[in-house]
Amino acid sequence: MAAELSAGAALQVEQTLAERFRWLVFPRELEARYAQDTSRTRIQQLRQAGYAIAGLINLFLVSDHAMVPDRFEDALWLRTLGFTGLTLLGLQVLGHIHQVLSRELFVASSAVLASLIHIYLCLTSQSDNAQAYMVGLAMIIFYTNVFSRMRFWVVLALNGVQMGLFALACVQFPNPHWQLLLPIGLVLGSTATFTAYYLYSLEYEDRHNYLLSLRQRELNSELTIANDELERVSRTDALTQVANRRHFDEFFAQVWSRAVHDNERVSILMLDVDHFKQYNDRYGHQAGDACLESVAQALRQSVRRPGDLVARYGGEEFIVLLYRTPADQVQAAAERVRASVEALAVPHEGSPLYGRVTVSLGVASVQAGDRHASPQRLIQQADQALYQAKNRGRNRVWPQVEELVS
Ligand SMILES: Nc1nc2c(ncn2[C@@H]2O[C@H](COP(=O)(O)OP(=O)(O)OP(=O)(O)O)[C@@H](O)[C@H]2O)c(=O)[nH]1
Repeated sequence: MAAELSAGAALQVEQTLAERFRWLVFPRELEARYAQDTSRTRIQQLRQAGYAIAGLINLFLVSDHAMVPDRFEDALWLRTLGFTGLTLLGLQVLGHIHQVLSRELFVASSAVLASLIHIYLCLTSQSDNAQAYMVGLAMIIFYTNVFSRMRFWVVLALNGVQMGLFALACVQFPNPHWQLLLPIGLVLGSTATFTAYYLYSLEYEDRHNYLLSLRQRELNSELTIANDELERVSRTDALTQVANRRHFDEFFAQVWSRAVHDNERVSILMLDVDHFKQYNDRYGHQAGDACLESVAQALRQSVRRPGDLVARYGGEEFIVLLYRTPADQVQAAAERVRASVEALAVPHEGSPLYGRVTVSLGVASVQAGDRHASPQRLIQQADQALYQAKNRGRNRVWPQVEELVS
């Protein structure tokens, strides 16, 4: 199937379904898409029909022998070598004709050829049955209409040509037997009408199903987008747009099992805004929210390596997971985060420290393969380290690098 529908095309599908398409034509863009999407199946159908018709036309040889025995030798050449040979050859070319109309005209012309051969045999035969044998055209019309599944309008035109050839042939007989030829004409006409009606219904249904499948595809893709968005929202903290606690827990569990398997280093930065209560008290809760957003943004910009994760751990507390990062670089990342928040220079007059918003960070790091290591222990260590950072004056990272590496 082709690419996704544009909004305009989706609307067109709905309109076409609502308005019906009694003339079996879609608006241009949709028609082109229909032709493209059904092209492979159509070629297959035409091929199968081609083989079937080529075989069936040879069955005429039996009736040729009975009805126009004087032309049997010609019939043999024309039907086998002529028609069958050309049809089989044409079927090889069919797959290379990309335009639907050209492809169907190609098939229609082979039906005209079959009709011409039949008419030729009747016209040139001296047999008494020659005129009656014109009824054979009904079979040709029937075969091509039913098997080839060409589009309705092409078939209608083809049948028109075949009826015209019949009429022309009738007047070519030296002594036309109208009591016979007229009913034969009626048989041909009704065969064409009924089979064309059948084709109309088939094509209508086919087009209708196609539109429904497009609509279904559109609904599915909208559903996928909505699900993706839902999934993203369920993983994201609404205020700060970093990962939420739930996503952090899931992600941490996955990273941990991978890290244990590969004995990789996993590190945690636990981070808390200093004197945030005073900030809220002084500037109000909304300003507090805006402050948390700025801190989260600074965090996102400082920790960007793929595989790392920044999350809001709760309240004014954030957590950063660093995977496969050497201990000294963990320390550097923590320091970078601290400095980036300080550099925001968000005024915090209530803070007894620096007059601006700052953060304290507790760092913990471990080789996951270590016998004593566990994810809970790592978080606990980071939490304790944060407590130390607060106790030792805030706006700092704890522990310092030497202790972290040891
Ligand atoms: N505006 C805002 N405030 C929050 C949010 N979540 C938690 N807080 C506030 O953050 C403050 C945290 O205060 P404390 O835990 O006492 O800590 P602190 O004032 O930051 O002091 P230290 O951590 O010791 O530096 C509380 O006043 C909470 O109401 C939030 O989503 N928005």
